[in-house]
Amino acid sequence: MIEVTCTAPINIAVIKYWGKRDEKLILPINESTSATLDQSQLCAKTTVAASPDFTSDQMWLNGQEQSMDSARLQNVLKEIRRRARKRKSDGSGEDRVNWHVHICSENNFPTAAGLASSAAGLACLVFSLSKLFEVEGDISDVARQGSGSACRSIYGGFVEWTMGTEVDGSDSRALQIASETHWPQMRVLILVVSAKKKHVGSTTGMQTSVKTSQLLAHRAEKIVPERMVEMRRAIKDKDFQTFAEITMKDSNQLHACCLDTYPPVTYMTDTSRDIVRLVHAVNNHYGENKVAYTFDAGPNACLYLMEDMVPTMLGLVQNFFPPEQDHGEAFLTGLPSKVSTPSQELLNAIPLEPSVGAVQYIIHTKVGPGPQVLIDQSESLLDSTGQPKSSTQ
Ligand SMILES: Nc1ncnc2c1ncn2[C@@H]1O[C@H](COP(=O)(O)OP(=O)(O)OP(=O)(O)O)[C@@H](O)[C@H]1O
Ligand SMILES: C[C@@](O)(CCOP(=O)(O)OP(=O)(O)O)CC(=O)O
Repeated sequence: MIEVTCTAPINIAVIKYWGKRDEKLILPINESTSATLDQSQLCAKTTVAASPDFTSDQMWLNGQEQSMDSARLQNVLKEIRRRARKRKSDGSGEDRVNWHVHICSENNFPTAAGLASSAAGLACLVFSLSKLFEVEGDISDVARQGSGSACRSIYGGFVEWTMGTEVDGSDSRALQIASETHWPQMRVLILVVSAKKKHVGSTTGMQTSVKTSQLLAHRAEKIVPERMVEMRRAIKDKDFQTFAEITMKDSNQLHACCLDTYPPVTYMTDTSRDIVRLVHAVNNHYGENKVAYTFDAGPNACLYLMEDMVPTMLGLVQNFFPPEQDHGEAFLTGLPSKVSTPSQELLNAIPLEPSVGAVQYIIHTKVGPGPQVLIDQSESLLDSTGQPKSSTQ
């Protein structure tokens, strides 16, 4: 049996991907930009093994066996095996490529809750398979075929997903525009409003949007191309004013397109909208952008801000969205930070009433590197026979 264990990060887009021009190859209607987040707080971990003794391909996610029937999974496996065979055209180790695989994965955060688990999960799977079968070169186009946003999780730091023009999708890839060390003051607060599975998944939501929203067509054609250029410059120059403005406007536009979808798709809740008001009131109070919000296909807020603003924002979140009295788990997780008590002047500037329990918990994290191989054999999720070490089935 050969095996490898890897971890991969989530990424949160600041210019959003919403809509495909090719459903099978997962080719987007517009380019997008994201930051990859540190794996100490949020990551997928996957062990892949291959053996001549395995009788079928099998997969376990968070301890439960999953069907391997998904077309996306099959496409990813097929493409990695094709590349491995091509590389081993001298015949060395070619038989291994034909062995069945066992895949075991777990996320250290809620799956399918709008926290980009599919991005981390599929990036981790493709990265692990590429290591197992010694596939070299860029694999972001393979990850893209697992889940669009997964292609951006193949790289650390700030990443763009290029649309490409080829019909086979070969030039629709992710590309790092700045490494994780480029903007060291950048911090991220994820305000978990709900960790429940969402009603309409991204895949279905964006399909309906492409079919029905004229606003989305206009966004893809006219607005995103300009924003991509501006955003690239803002990141390179560490210009937080522009970075924050584009991030917030782009999130708002994604959700406007969702509302323009027929029938409409809504992901943001009253709490999400209260967070938007809080952020604008803070920025207004300081007379400049101190913090930026962005929302994916769910109610959870992701806030980008500089390190020196973290204690203030944590204090404000605790003030306006305090945890329930009997809140068992830690309200603040991830990187440690001071929490400042907001001044009365700042509190007076915010037009909100406290809403107990509206935010379940906060994850404090930062921009981080791409997928990693774990050398320590004890990290493996599979036992020596290729079965999950812990499983509920
Ligand atoms: N570690 C993993 N390994 C393999 N597949 C995974 C993993 N984690 C999640 N997935 C796949 O992704 C699916 C969840 O994707 P979904 O898009 O519904 O949620 P999400 O990624 O949390 O949200 P969003 O993409 O909108 O931010 C799971 O049902 C599973 O198929
Ligand atoms: C709102 C988003 O998070 C949408 C993510 O969509 P997915 O990558 O989950 O969709 P599929 O390609 O169908 O798997 C925006 C983004 O991450 O850019």
